[in-house]
Amino acid sequence: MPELPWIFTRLDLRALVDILSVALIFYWLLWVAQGTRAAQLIRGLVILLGAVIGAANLFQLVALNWLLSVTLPALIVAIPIVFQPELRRALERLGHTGAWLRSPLSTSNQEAELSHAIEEITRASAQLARLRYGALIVIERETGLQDYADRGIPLDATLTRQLLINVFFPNSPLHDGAVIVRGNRIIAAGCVLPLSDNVAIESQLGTRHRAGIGITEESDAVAVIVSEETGQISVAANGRLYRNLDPERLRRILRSLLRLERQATGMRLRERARQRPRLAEGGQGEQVAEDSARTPTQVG
Ligand SMILES: Nc1ncnc2c1ncn2[C@@H]1O[C@H](COP(=O)(O)OP(=O)(O)OP(=O)(O)O)[C@@H](O)[C@H]1O
Repeated sequence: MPELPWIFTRLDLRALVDILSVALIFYWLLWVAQGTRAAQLIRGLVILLGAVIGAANLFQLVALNWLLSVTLPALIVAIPIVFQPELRRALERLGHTGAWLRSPLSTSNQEAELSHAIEEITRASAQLARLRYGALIVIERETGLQDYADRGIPLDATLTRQLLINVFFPNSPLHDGAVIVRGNRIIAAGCVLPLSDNVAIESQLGTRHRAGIGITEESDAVAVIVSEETGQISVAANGRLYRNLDPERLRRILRSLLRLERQATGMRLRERARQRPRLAEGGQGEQVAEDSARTPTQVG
């Protein structure tokens, strides 16, 4: 029998767990970075380092090797600074234990509120798009957006589509800036958001879209953007833009991004399981419609 390469002779369970952990960390980091500014930076960094390290070793370039040995430690310090928003988002996602700790009652209340908010935002966006009123609606999730709300005009009003349309009515005192939604309430309007400096964003997209993407780079919020110029509806989440949505797709994307689709499907399945014995007794079968929890496709 041929002898195994030496590396396999040292492979035990502990080494496998070790390799798997490192692979999972890299997979998670790349997943978080995917489609964001960080992905381009990582690609650029890998190409640059690959070329420089390759050239230095291949041609035994002493000065380049010295430069590498001096700059690499500095690069390790620089990485958390350069990737600060992505790392913060990744750690925040990791720390979102709130959903597991909430009581079922408060969860179902929040779900009802969120469902109502999605419906109102969808209908308002459709109408705003028809009227060609520009709009920027930010839905707060786990990351608090109070800082941004404090810099806007406080409202604390029940979220209704009529109010949203009123806010974004051209030349109204509140139409400039973003509306921030928490649960089923509009907490503030006229909020100034951070602009994304992602170079991959199409140049014809202006500051409204950049602000919508920017806030989702800084937090786990979801932003709905209605273009004044084209009447197109877009959604930004995790630094990505999903463009040219019709109301039905907007509703689905929001439900999917805000995790309602999966919860709703889960609730329907649980309900179905509870009903099954009764249905079997009656000899009647009932089909429970299940929406597919499609992940939105990235367009921008
Ligand atoms: N930092 C910001 N935070 C919140 N809203 C902003 C910010 N910057 C700009 N806006 C909003 O965007 C509007 C300007 O939009 P602009 O035309 O530059 O962007 P756009 O992405 O091309 O949108 P549209 O397609 O609607 O024209 C401003 O009037 C303001 O309401």
